[in-house]
Amino acid sequence: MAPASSFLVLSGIAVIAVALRYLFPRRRQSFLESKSYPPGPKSPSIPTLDVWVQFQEWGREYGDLVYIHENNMLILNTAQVAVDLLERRARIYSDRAMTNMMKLSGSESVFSLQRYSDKWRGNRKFFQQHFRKSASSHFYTAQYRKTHQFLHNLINVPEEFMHHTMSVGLIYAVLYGLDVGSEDPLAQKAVETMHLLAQAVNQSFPTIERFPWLRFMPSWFPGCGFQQVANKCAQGIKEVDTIPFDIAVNNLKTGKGTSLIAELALESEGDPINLARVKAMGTASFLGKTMSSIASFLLAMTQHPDIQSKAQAEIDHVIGRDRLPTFEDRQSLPYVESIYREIMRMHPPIPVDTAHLSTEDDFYRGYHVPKGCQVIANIWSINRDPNVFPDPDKFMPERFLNSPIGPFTNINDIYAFGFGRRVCAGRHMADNTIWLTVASVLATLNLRNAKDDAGNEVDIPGEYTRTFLRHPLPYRSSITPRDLQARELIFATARE
Ligand code: HEM
Repeated sequence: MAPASSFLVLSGIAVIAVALRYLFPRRRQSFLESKSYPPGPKSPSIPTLDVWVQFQEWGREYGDLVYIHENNMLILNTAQVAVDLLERRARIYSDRAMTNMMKLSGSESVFSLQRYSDKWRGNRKFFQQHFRKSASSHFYTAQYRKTHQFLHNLINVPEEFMHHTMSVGLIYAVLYGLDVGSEDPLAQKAVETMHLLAQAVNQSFPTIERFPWLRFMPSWFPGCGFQQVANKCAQGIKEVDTIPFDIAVNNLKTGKGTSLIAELALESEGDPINLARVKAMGTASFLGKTMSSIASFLLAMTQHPDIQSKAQAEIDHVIGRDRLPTFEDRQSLPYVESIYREIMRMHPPIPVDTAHLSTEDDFYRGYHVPKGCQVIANIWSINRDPNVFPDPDKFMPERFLNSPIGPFTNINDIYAFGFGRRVCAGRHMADNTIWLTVASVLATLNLRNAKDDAGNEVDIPGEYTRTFLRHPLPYRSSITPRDLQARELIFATARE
């Protein structure tokens, strides 16, 4: 072919290609991209124990994004992809899945599990008004009181340190003005309901998903085993919502004491929507996440007495020995802050974030993310990304201390609190509670390995529970006041 005619033919092809692309851009794009889901294992079995470790391994094999076709599930293994999707594209990644089992178990009234809807928006806005950063100081009195009580419990009955469920008590003190100990039926009901709810959300009950009419059958009917869990859970949620609420309102009306919930309930009298929002605050946080972080801190300090001593030296230098730390001291204690940050990094209470459901088809990094996909940030591997945290399995507070920007970065950098519009709504309160406990324990107590009868140090396996809420397994530790002065300080502040 002559050069001129071949030029004409090539130009013609180019023009047609451009025209086709111009005329059918969407069809062409979706045709190509719908074919390319992110990579992932084929028909894998998803483990119920340490699922975050399996997700991390898949991340090493397949990359930042791991898609499981059978479950329409996308696992996010680095902060970059979690921020890109859950924060930058929050408009389409903020819904939650609501299965038949969850509905039967009463999940629709649990704010953190609600669909991305006007009801959720109303609850979130209402909750934020009272739990945003600038409102944090409202909780200081309760936080000091509960933290000081916690120190007292630790030296009074040190062998029961695992049971000093301070934060369950704290949330009841903050919200309802109630003093609830770990043996209190209210606290036990909250913990029991939390486990039932976790089963309803995380375990699969395929019969009720496939045959919704089974909910009308008696519980002995084949395939109706789900009913027992669902009924107990729904009843538990109702009780957790209403019993402390009623006591708090009654206390206010009879002049026995006031509380945040009681005051809000009184303001909302005659307004059933607001009243429901007030009640929903109760179940918002009844997962013992704060407690898990505090338990991880106690364990880490027992394992690392050198780090403990270094933090104690900082506290002694900045605060001295004749008072306990206060929130005003926080910015002056960078090493204590680094310990707190390292605990939240290495031991996120929920290593796998609550799934965000996508509400539209999306394309990201050349891959198709289908509508209705459960998008799960694997907080565990995000916090162990060696490119961000070198030597990630080592407990090393210095990584924050020596970072060019130092340890006092934005709370958004604590990935344990989740991402985007569904990020933990109680994080400022949780952050303050954990920090105050960390600083107060370090200021007054020594945590060491326990010794056996022969005087040998008892080994600490450092093991954790392996289901959705990660918590250290029981171990033996020696907890003693640093000296007589610290002991007196603990007794004096616990009496206040
Ligand atoms: C160490 C303590 C805590 C941790 C690690 C934690 C972590 C989380 C995480 C990972 C989520 C899901 C975020 C997402 O979907 O991306 C969440 C949601 C939530 N958390 Fe926390 N949380 C803690 C303490 C608390 C406390 C003390 C409260 C209440 C005072 C609270 C209230 C909530 C609420 C209301 C939601 C649901 C937010 C929504 O769906 O809009 N959390 N939390």
